[in-house]
Amino acid sequence: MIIEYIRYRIAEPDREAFEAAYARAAVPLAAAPECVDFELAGCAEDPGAYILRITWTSQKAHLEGFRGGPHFPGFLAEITPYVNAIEEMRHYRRTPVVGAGSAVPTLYDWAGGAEAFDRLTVAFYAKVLADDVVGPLFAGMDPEHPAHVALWLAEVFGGPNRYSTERGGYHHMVGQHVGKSITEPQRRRWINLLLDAADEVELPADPEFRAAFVSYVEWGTRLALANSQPGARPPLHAPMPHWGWGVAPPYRPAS
Ligand code: HEM
Repeated sequence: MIIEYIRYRIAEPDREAFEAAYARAAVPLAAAPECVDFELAGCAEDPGAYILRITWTSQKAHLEGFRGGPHFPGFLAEITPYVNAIEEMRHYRRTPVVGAGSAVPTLYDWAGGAEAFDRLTVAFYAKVLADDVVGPLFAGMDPEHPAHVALWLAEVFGGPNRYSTERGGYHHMVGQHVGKSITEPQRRRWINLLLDAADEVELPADPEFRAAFVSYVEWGTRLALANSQPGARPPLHAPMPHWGWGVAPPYRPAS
């Protein structure tokens, strides 16, 4: 991927029309398969300064694919009046320095931290052990199992990396499912019991949290089932999954 920055200087009377032109140009830009994402920002301290950032799949994809493709004419038609206002138009390579801030809480924090995941797994495995469909799979369960799975879930949802440092991480977890021959009814029951436990211990019930939570559980249980089948050879070394809010970050009414 490559990032193109285009800096503009727009005189005061033209700014409204400039932003409106880019709102229209955004339509063909968004339709271009060479474009990953884009953002036009106006300078708060210097209102005439604008920066357009476009992430392209590659420099070649931009210069040859997009410029030679069907979406370019419509894009160009909107922005042509502002070409003379360009102060810089260059491609920048990415560096490893990238990250997200903490303005949005992790699912771990939103759930209530380590104590919430402990409460959840204690309630959950009590139900599991008493259940006729999944119970037999856990007949020889280590009494520390709920605490271990709590560490796993906490780490996946953005908490401390204790499962990785204290329990062997992904490698250990995946080995626990190998050969278990989990069936689809057992997978579905596992989910149902976990969601019952989430209600029982009063994990946050807001739609955004529960949607993200269920999304992980749906993903993870499908992998667990596949990895547990006879002859399955899951990768034994893979990165720890990290789950976030997805497309629906937490709803926080404006104060
Ligand atoms: C999101 C889905 C799942 C996650 C995150 C998960 C997590 C884990 C973890 C972390 C362990 C190892 C715990 C340790 O370090 O001691 C484990 C073990 C195990 N899991 Fe899962 N699991 C999932 C789905 C399932 C499903 C669907 C089943 C069966 C219906 C299942 C059955 C088992 C069993 C039987 C063990 C071994 C328990 C023991 O004997 O101590 N898991 N799981």
